[in-house]
Amino acid sequence: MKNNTKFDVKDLDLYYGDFKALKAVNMAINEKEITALIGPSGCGKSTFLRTLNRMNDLIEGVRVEGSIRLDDEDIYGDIDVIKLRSRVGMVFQKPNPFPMSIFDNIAYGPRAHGIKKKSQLNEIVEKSLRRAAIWDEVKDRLKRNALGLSGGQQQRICIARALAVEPEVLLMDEPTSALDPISTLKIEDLATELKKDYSIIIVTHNMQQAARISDKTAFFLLGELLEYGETDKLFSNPVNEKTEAYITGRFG
Ligand SMILES: Nc1ncnc2c1ncn2[C@@H]1O[C@H](COP(=O)(O)OP(=O)(O)OP(=O)(O)O)[C@@H](O)[C@H]1O
Repeated sequence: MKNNTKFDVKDLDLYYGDFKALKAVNMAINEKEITALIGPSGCGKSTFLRTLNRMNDLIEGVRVEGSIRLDDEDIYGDIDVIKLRSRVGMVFQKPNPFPMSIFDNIAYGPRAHGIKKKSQLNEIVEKSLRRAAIWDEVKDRLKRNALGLSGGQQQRICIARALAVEPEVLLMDEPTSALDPISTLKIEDLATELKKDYSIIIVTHNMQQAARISDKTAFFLLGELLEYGETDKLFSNPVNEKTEAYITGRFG
């Protein structure tokens, strides 16, 4: 394993009952980079993303074969899944703040991990909101319900909530598909800023977005990883003709 590899995925198969949704995926994902997962609807992008923090465990009938190492640990071995999910945070397509105050949203994870001291929580909340580039917009209304914010603000609250437990990786499943263009750019700028400290893996249907922000791109088709490499190269000079057809909008 190269020393900047965050995830090392080997011969990964995933079944939903009898249906094989991921087929022999091999992929080394670098730390402190943005890796984009692209491909037509139903090709397995979200399924793959969820294997990285074992969110698929929550779905009945799922079976995983092969291995995924996070740093040097097999995450399908005998590990603490709760700890894994605090190391590997997740942000979803639809902003999903909890129906509680902005402060309580961000303090939720740290409190669940046993942090009770008000001064410490204050510090974590401020730091997380600053990192998610939303502190200035909400610092005067931390006690208000997070559901009163705009969609773009709610998504940054969700990113702050994920950051509050000090993860190493952020998984983002189409984080901007429900947002307007300006909010989308804010999240893209934020992701670019965050990659200095975190490894980011993002599912996107937006090819321009993948080209704009990612270092590496993975093209999935029918459960297979068809092509994976430097984003600039994959978009300018793809090896596989199906990749080319997809990125030039000829299918999907
Ligand atoms: N919970 C589930 N049970 C059974 N099959 C599932 C389940 N979730 C996904 N699948 C199937 O697995 C395949 C991959 O789905 P997945 O959602 O990972 O694709 P995707 O590339 O993320 O699609 P989209 O871009 O539409 O979100 C699809 O054929 C889908 O129908």
